[in-house]
Parts: sequence; structure tokens; C-alpha cells
Amino acid sequence: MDKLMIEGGYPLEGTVQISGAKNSAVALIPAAILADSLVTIDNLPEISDVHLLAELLQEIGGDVTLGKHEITVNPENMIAMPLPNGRVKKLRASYYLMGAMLGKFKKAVIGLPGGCNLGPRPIDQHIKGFEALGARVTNEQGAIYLRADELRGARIYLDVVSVGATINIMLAAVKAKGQTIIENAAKEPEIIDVATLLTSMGAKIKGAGTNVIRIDGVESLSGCRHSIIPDRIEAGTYMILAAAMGQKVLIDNIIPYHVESLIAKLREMGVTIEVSDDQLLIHNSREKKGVDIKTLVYPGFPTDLQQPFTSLLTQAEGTSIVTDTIYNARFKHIDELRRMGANVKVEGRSAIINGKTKLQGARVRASDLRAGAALVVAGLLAEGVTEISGLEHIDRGYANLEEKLKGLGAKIWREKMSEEELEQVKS
Ligand SMILES: CC(=O)N[C@H]1[C@@H](OP(=O)(O)OP(=O)(O)OC[C@H]2O[C@@H](n3ccc(=O)[nH]c3=O)[C@H](O)[C@@H]2O)O[C@H](CO)[C@@H](O)[C@@H]1O
Ligand SMILES: C=C(OP(=O)(O)O)C(=O)O
Repeated sequence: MDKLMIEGGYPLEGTVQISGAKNSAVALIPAAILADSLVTIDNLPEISDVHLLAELLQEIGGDVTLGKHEITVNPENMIAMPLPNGRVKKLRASYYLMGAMLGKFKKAVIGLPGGCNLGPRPIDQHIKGFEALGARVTNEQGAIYLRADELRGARIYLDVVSVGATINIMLAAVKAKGQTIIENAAKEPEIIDVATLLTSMGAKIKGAGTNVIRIDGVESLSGCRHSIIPDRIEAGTYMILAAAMGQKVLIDNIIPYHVESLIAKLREMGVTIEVSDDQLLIHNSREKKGVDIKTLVYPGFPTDLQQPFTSLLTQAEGTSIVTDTIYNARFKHIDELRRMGANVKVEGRSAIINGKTKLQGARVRASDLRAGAALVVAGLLAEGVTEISGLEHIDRGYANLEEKLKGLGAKIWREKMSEEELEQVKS
């Protein structure tokens, strides 16, 4: 197992290319199950979640070719093979196999998903949707069993605005008989991306990106080619890094409109940002003001950027308050930031940060994907060397992190963990 080593204090300068969106890719790959012929998806990020999903599609008989930036899926020989254990537990998005397999085969057995441990992450709204479409859903020893004689369109009001439930219901409904209406749907750009792929396959979907989505079921879906949108969370992470340590950093291949809430907050802190069609130029300012953020569903400030943003706030003057309204326990990075010298405390759903503080390199552990991003930001800011374990989380969502950061001038490398360190991580 590797650890990430960062020698902090070096300014960042240059251009970083943003990869395709993780949270699109992990829904688009399962969506390919629904087609009758070859689906090709490009601008694919090189992340472990993509590898796991490719392997899962192979487990159910898919003919899958995974390249560096492209995946092709031939679903012709797929079968409704149960997937109760193994890889499904290693990522969150394995829950999309439920919607896609139910939509295609009218049955599926899928283990409960894994993913970042951010406190409770129920899937009751996904199940409510599947049941409304006519499926019988049971939980048997940690695996979800879904069966339907036929799927019929229904009106489904989501009690909680959920990205996963919105996409999963779309996947199950595209081939159902009649019309499905999802009310109080999530509006994230990744939902539009999935609807775009399904539409290219022949689905009839209106309203993706608004809070009411209408789907008219079709008999069959065919193969197509699709290009994934840029990852707004990866882009946001590099924007935060540029604001923390950058002199002049160009963030390339993005949709600036998708990161407006972050642009607004960085400007409020005193960071200068020039916006063009598919790029952002970030100039660092030495003095940054503290700001408050509250995470909200899109287009509000994304919960997935809350953790790296907290590291940046340790460098801002005054008190900042970060409140996460989506996940109440998304603060596992705070103890690690304190270990590095940050003056932060957690009260209820908020982290209170007093800046500006000098950070010191330390041995820290990434408990989840964006906690890892927070520690990378802190490591680049800190004096001395920071050692980050828990890299398997970071590798779920950041494509070529070291190469991208080295290209900007960071001192960052991977090292094998010693036997003693491995024992410490396990205990
Ligand atoms: C693979 C993927 O796309 N992951 C993203 C997705 O996760 P995910 O789709 O799992 O997150 P949701 O949007 O579903 O969750 C939002 C909130 O709704 C709650 N909830 C959700 C479903 C449900 O059936 N019942 C319920 O109570 C959750 O506990 C959470 O508090 O959106 C999150 C919120 O933007 C992001 O942090 C994740 O990066
Ligand atoms: C929470 C995240 O991922 P997942 O839902 O895949 O665990 C994330 O991308 O920040």
C-alpha cells in the first residue's frame, strides 16, 4: 500500500487539465447496460471507481474495453447475474446497477453500496421509486433483491432531493410502460449528462436539470457515443489549491457555470478569477478574508468541496463557519487538520475555523475521498513534509493527481508504506 508524500511551501503555477466527471462516469457506465448494442463513453477519468464498474459489467457478461480515456461496452450478452458482494461494496455508485439491471432485466440482486463514509447514507428514496414503478424490493442479508413482472410509469415525489435516487429512477423508468414523473428531482449537471446519454440511446426524457423530470418509456435503446462533462468537483479542488498556493493557475477544460458558487466564495475571500468559455485563470492574493459557507443541493455550494475549502479557510483572516446541510458527519478531516496546526473545532453540523494559522507537515490519514483532497491542500500549504495514508479513497476520484500537481510545480510523490505503518493503519 502506498502513502502520498508532499513537501509543502512551493507555489503553484501553470495549467491543469480537468478530467471527465467522476459522478457522471459512475452513472453512465451502468446506464450502458440498458442498450442493445455498443456504447462508447469518452473523456473518461482514470479513477478506481471506473475500473471497478468496468469489472462489474464484465462480471455480468458485458464485453468491456477500458482504455485510458474511453470505455466501450457491448451489452449484448449480459445476464441478470446476482452481485451481492465483492466489488459492489467498494464504491457508492454500484447502486446504479440496481436501476439499470431492473430496467433491462426486470430483476437484480445487488449488495448494499460502499463509498465515502459520511454518516448515514440511506437509499430509501431509490427503493421508493423502484416500488412505485412496480418492483418488489427486499433486503436479504445485506443485498437488495429487486423483481418486477413489468415496470409501469408512475408519479414519484422524492422526500429528499437525491442525486442517486433521481438517476436510479431514470435508469429504471426509461424502458417502463407509460410516463414516469420525478418530482423534487435533483438538478446536478451529472443528471443532465446521464439524461443526454440516455436520450442519445433513444430514451424520451424532458426536464433533466430542473426539479420535474418526465420520462416516456420506450421499447428498446440502442448504442451510441457520449463524451463526459468536465468534473466540477475536481475543477473546484484545483481552484481551491490555486487560491491556497497558486501564483497564476489556469484551470482548463471546465464549464465555469458549474462552479459559480465556488467562484463567488473565492471572490468574496479576495481571490481574483478571470472567467472565459472553458477556462478559469486564478491569481492568488496574499491576504484572504474568512467567509462562511453552507453546503446545499446544486446550484448551491457543493458538499463535495466543503472539506478542501476548509483547509483553504485556515489561511484566511478571521473566523469562518462551514456548515454541511447535506451530510452531518462530513468532518473527519478536521482532527487531521488540527494535527497539522489548524485552529478548527466542530460544533454540530458546523466547523468553525480561526485563521490565519501556520500549518506543519504531519502524518495524517484520509478517511474519505474529499478528506483526502483537504489533506492535499493542507500538505501543499504546510511547512515540511506531510504523509497521507488512505490513498485508496483519493484514487476513487482524482485522476493522475500527482502528475497534475507536479505539472504545477508541487513536490509530491508516492512511497510504499512500511510493515510498521501498515500495522498502524489497520489498528
Ligand atoms: C456517486 C455520486 O454521485 N455521489 C454523489 C452523490 O451521492 P448520493 O447520490 O449518494 O447523495 P444524495 O444526493 O442521494 O444524498 C443527499 C442527501 O439525501 C439523503 N438521502 C439520499 C438518498 C435516499 O434515498 N435517502 C436519503 O435520505 C442522503 O443521506 C444525503 O443526506 O451526491 C452527493 C450530494 O451531492 C455527493 O456528495 C456525492 O459525491
Ligand atoms: C462522496 C463522494 O463520493 P461517493 O458518493 O462516490 O462516495 C464524493 O465524490 O465526494
